[in-house]
Amino acid sequence: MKVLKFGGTSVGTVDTIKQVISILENNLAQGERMAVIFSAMGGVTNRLIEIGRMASAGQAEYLELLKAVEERHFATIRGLLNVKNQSTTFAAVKGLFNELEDLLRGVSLIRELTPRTLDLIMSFGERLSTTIITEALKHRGIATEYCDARSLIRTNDHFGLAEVDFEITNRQILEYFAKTSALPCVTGFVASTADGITTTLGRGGSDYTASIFGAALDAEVIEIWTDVDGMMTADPRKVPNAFTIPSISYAEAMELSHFGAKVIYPPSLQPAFAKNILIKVLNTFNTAFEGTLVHRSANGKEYAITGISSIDDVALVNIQGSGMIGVAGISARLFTALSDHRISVILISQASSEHSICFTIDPRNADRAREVLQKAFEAEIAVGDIDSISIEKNLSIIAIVGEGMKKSTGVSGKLFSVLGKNGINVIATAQGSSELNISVVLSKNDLSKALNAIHGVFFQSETRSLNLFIVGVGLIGGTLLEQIRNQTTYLRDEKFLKLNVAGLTNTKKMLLEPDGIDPTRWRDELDELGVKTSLPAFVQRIIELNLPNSVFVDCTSDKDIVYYYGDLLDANISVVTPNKVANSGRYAEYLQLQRMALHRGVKFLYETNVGAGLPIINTIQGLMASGDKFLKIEAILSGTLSYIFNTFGPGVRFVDVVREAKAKGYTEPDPRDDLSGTDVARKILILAREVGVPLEPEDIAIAQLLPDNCQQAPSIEAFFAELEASNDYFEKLLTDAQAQGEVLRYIATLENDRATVELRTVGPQHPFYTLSGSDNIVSFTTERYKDRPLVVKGPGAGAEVTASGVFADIMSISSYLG
Ligand SMILES: NC(=O)C1=CN([C@@H]2O[C@H](COP(=O)(O)OP(=O)(O)OC[C@H]3O[C@@H](n4cnc5c(N)ncnc54)[C@H](O)[C@@H]3O)[C@@H](O)[C@H]2O)C=CC1
Ligand SMILES: N[C@@H](CC=O)C(=O)O
Ligand code: NA
Repeated sequence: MKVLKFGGTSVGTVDTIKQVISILENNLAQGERMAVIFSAMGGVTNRLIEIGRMASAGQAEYLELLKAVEERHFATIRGLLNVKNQSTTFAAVKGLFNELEDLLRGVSLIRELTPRTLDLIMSFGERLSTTIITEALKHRGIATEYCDARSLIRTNDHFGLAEVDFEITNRQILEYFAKTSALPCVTGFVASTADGITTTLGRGGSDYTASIFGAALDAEVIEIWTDVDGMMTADPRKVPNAFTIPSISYAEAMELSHFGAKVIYPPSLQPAFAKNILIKVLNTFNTAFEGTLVHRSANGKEYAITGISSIDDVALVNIQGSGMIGVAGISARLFTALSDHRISVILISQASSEHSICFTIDPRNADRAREVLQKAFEAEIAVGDIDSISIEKNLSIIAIVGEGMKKSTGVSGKLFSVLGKNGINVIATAQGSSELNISVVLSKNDLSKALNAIHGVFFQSETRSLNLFIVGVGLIGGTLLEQIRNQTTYLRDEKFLKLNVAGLTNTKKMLLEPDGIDPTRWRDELDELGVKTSLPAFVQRIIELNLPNSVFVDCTSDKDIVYYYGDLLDANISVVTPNKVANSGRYAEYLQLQRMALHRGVKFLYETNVGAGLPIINTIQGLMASGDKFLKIEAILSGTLSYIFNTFGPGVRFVDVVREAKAKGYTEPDPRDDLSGTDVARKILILAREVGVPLEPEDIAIAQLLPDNCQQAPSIEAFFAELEASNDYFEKLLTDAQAQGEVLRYIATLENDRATVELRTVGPQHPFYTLSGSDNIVSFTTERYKDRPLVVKGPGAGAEVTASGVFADIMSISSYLG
């Protein structure tokens, strides 16, 4: 025996009913003995309530609404049955509507809608839908029988939420089934008293009917057919990565539904659970879906938690005072007062200091709760034992639920850590000793971000997203986007990671797209959908969007953009950048950014500030963290100058080599920054700061490399013209060096807290003699690397190596966020 229940959307239209019929036919073909429970057509119950209220208020327009409901049912008959088969069904349905119209006329005359009458009005919804479907099944040759549950389910007269008399009900159901061999089509939701007065079963009504029938008949399974793929790990409208839970325990389903998951209403399934009957939640519109199994107890689980649920809108009441400490009975009085006024409490938390108790309620009850409590504790407030009753609104609750967290460690650690890393403030928290649920209260503004971030860490094998906001899509930014595009599949399949480009801007246009900009079409999308760039607006929007796992990637050389870093870090958004401006300004600013990132628990990463993708900053930070002391740094830190001195030779013009370096993407956007020594000075300044020497920009002694005419060129083109005019100067530098068997090297040194940058010549013995291409080389002499320095060497400029260094920083944030 199997009991099936089809909800309002499943019987909502002609097409969906046809789908229901085909599901039933498949089952019948397998010889299953069944009972089928139907809800009213989707939306009809609410409409009937509205019509009843209008009638009782004397609003004659209720008749028009009633006509529309009637027409919807007539149209359903026309859509389901051949013309020649329609008349009996029309007659039956018309009969029901006549009855309903008489009833409503009575209501409108006496201007009163009692709960008893409302139950009768509502019962028409199920009676109508079930009548039509029964007829449609009959005309398909299926032996079926309309079964009005009012004749089988016996209740008391608590109208609207009647209580079932199981003894009589079970007996009546068994007697009925003993007599019939046809397929019973049962009206959900409705029942009746001993006097035959119609009642309804309250919230989750038709599920309850299915459960009552299933339990009475000892069914092997109860199938709840709905319009979604079973119960999901989170609300898919809020968490796009949510997926179906294959199996859940009854207790877990209870917890999730308490916190808003509305697929089933577990209390209504209690009779079936008491008899250990399996429940399957299935999708009428996706019959291939295998369903969520709801068991009495949890089976082996893949994940530490089963699902995440939330209540969007709650108010937090906090009552505190020194007079509460050690006084018995305060909480009893508190909750009695609330219950006397029918104010339901959702979550309670009290710290062991007993200095305060806080709890959450529906915000619509907030003002009433304050009045009630002020009255209940009038005496304590008057003498100052209770000093305040505060109410905070615009809050939400998130609950993680799962039997898997019982007696297992690390679940709450993971929850609070992901919230912390995303800068989400937890206002209150509660965990029941059943260890089935941990709830946190947080700002409503953080709800979506928190849900997605929590989902990401607990359901690891699903794809997590890192939201990137990229400013500047020139050489490095553009190459980064290309690398992201090329790695999409690898990251998805191997790392379960999506790098979601949620924002992009160049100097002309900006585009914010939380669902992601296609990295294969970003140029077109930015061009077509972008709006005029405004960096303040862009940053402001990023902060407002409040997406989880957000990373701001600055790929410009903009001098002012650094002012936004502070705001971004302060809003818990990590910053990754190859732009050296922030770290090479005033020391106080550098320090402030470092501190801000640390304080906020987010990352500020800039490995590519020095030596592009070469691991230079990370190496220093590792040595510093482990307590090494830096004695000396000697380095070639300019890819451009390295390339120039590795390429410039007899028969080659200096200016052409500089142009080549620019074309190869080694130079700064303004190559004067490279040749003036500024770029190298900024880099050694950054390294000095990283090793704990708090230098300012003016502390770096730069020995000028260029003749004055080049150094002072007012524009990039003028600069190239001056370089061309000064070829003899550069040739002489070269030939002088060669005459001594040496090569030209632009070397930065940090020693005894002093930093210098100068052009030197070095001979074959010097470790910097053999370099090629755009190589950088950094030699660290430390207490641990004293006799032989630690050397990092390799290409230190260029689009690919720089973008991949930025990429690596982004990946390290992804690992940090977990
Ligand atoms: N090229 C290289 O090998 C390396 C470069 N870097 C750094 O990478 C950064 C980018 O360099 P490239 O890509 O080579 O320069 P680029 O000039 O090709 O790209 C920078 C882009 O940023 C845009 N931009 C500037 N200010 C902007 C603003 N306020 N809003 C929006 N867009 C803006 C520019 O229009 C340009 O398209 C620079 O800070 C550079 O120092 C760091 C290491 C190596
Ligand atoms: N222009 C720079 C690029 C890296 O920072 C260089 O030439 O090294
Ligand atoms: Na680097």
